[in-house]
Amino acid sequence: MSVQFLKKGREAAAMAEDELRARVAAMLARLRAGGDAAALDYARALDGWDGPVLVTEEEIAAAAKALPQQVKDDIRYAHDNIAGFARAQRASLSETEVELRPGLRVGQRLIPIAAAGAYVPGGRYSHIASALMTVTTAREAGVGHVAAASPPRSGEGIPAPVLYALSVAGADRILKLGGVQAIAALSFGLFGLPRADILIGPGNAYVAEAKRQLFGEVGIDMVAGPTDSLVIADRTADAELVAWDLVGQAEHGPTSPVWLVTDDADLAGRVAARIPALIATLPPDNRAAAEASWGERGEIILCTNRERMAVEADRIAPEHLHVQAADLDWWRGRLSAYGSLFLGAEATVAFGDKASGTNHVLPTSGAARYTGGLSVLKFLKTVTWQEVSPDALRDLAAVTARISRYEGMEGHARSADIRLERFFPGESFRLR
Ligand SMILES: NC(=O)c1ccc[n+]([C@@H]2O[C@H](COP(=O)([O-])OP(=O)(O)OC[C@H]3O[C@@H](n4cnc5c(N)ncnc54)[C@H](O)[C@@H]3O)[C@@H](O)[C@H]2O)c1
Ligand SMILES: [Zn+2]
Repeated sequence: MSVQFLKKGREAAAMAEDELRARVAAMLARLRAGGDAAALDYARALDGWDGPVLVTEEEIAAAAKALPQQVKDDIRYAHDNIAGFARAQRASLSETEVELRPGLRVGQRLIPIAAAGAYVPGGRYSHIASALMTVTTAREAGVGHVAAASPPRSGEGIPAPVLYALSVAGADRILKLGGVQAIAALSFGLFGLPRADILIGPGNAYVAEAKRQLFGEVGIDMVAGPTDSLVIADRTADAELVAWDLVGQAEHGPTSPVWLVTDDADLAGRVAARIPALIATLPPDNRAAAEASWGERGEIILCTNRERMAVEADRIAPEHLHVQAADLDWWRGRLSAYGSLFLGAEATVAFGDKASGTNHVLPTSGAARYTGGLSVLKFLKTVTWQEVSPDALRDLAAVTARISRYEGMEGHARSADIRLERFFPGESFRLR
């Protein structure tokens, strides 16, 4: 019976996936053909938004005026940390050049992408942090034009804290648009925007699918799945802190896994016993999300020693990894698959989510096996160049001509031959 049920569940999921793909493809086609007018139609139909789409200077000023000073100071604090870290990352990267052989110089340049489009999700929460993480990082990388889009709330527009965060981060243009129409506006260059060369930022299934379908035509940061978190704790850990850290990240919802990896059965028992009581103290919606996450995706993994714990963590490759154990230096050196690492009982994943400066756009669903998260690197093209002086030409052209002929590529060989004729007239070379 359970197998039957599972199979039905999978079929339903596959059907929903097909429907989502088809719906987003149809919307993108209509938006590509219909431009601004089609985007306005979708804004009206899906978000009940009938007003202008481009945010004005006056609206930004009004948002700043309406917000309490504490809110603005807090947004500044988070922004300055994110900008400070991104700037240090940028400074750690350098261009390079090397003379591989006399007269053969090759190099690498770091060129910022010309235009980026950041999506800031709407919905139940006001995603201040997402606004900062995407736009600030693009700015610090040196991206020429940074546009942002976020869904308008009916009758209100973009929430004031999000608007303020986008302006502090330095967005050049802000669109009151959500979902597929926002992604289309950014990548097709609707409403007078330059076409984005890269799309960044989280969003719901429609947003993620639109980015996925446009990938190739435009760059994207990543295909993000539900957020996930893993806590490593040994007998030195504080069960109450560990329990809150698991509950806090379970709040993301029923599809978000949380794991506790420990070598202390007693600690595992105390954490497991404490979690339901903590969840019960949350507001109703958050409680429902955390209950579903912990109930369906919560896992405690008991290991025999710290090396086994590290192996488990590397196997899972979580988005967020928090170590509450002795000898933090050992852990930092040993762990190798995670999006962002939080070391010690004083740290917590929420710090990185909101304000400590590292990026919160991170690899999910095990993608930390092969990539890190959003950083200035995503906005920098590592491009190469070369210059060849006559000293290098004799060997380089002859080798190139011969390799081209081994491969059967006569045209390539001739473009090398002609250089030897031009720059060394009258000399003979072995070219095949
Ligand atoms: N991973 C992260 O870092 C992170 C951070 C914050 C938020 N998120 C994600 O952002 C998402 C927020 O979701 P949301 O939906 O509240 O906001 P959203 O901004 O992602 O999507 C809202 C838009 O969806 C579109 N939409 C809604 N129903 C539609 C339909 N039937 N057909 C076509 N388009 C439709 C509308 O245009 C609307 O503007 C969540 O999935 C959350 O997990 C992720
Ligand atoms: Zn979180």
